[in-house]
Amino acid sequence: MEKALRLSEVTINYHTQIAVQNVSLTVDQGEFLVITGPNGGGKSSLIKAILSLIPVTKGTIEILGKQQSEVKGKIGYVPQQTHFDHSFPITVRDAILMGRLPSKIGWFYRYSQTDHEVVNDLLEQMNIAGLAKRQLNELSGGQKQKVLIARALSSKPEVLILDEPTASLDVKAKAQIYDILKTLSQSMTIVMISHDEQLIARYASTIVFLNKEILYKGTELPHSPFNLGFGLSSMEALHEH
Ligand SMILES: Nc1ncnc2c1ncn2[C@@H]1O[C@H](COP(=O)(O)OP(=O)(O)OP(=O)(O)O)[C@@H](O)[C@H]1O
Repeated sequence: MEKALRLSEVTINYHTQIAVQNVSLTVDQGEFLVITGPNGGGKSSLIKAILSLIPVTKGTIEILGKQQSEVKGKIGYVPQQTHFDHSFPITVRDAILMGRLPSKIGWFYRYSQTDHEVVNDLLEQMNIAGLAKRQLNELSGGQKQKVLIARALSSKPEVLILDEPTASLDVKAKAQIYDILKTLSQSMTIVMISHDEQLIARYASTIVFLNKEILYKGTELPHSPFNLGFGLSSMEALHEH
């Protein structure tokens, strides 16, 4: 089976600033990979490069055994909520429908019956059918996150990439997002940036600590020999339980 992702010796620079250095990483299909690490460690840069939003300075990225340009639509992306324009007036249904838009469209695009059916299914699946006509900017953080996940799923991707999906959510909303991620992980590859130790401990099949380079890759939260300089004492406390 093709790897979901294959990163070979990827380096990402912003002018003279090195954000990611010589990262090689493969992700199997069906894996639930969490990338964690200190602020400024290059996590967002790495996923932006996977999504072709920024170029790599060196190295290559393959998705499902193909070049990135050949797999548009096979990758869904849930951005950090803070990067989302909350003032933009749009209903929940339209926000999800927009995820169905092909990458190249003319001036007029008419959504098909299938587009509407896919959106209806996702509204049900995320348990937000009752919110379909509401404005996105009126919703709670947890509700908004469900809409962003539905939107990312609307192109029927095989790989879902999420940037801190539980950051700044309350306990109840976090639990709902955990459940959604657990269900999704049974049918797709998930790559997620997160500092949420509970989420990492419960669901990650592989954990990568990134600080420009990969400092750790494994299936368990690491113990102290790794000088990761990031939340280690709380990680250890969690690990002992
Ligand atoms: N557009 C940019 N221009 C210049 N430098 C950038 C740009 N984006 C990120 N950087 C730098 O690249 C490095 C890695 O940043 P990046 O946002 O990828 O880290 P991160 O691990 O996602 O951080 P955080 O956890 O704080 O979101 C940092 O030193 C950052 O200042």
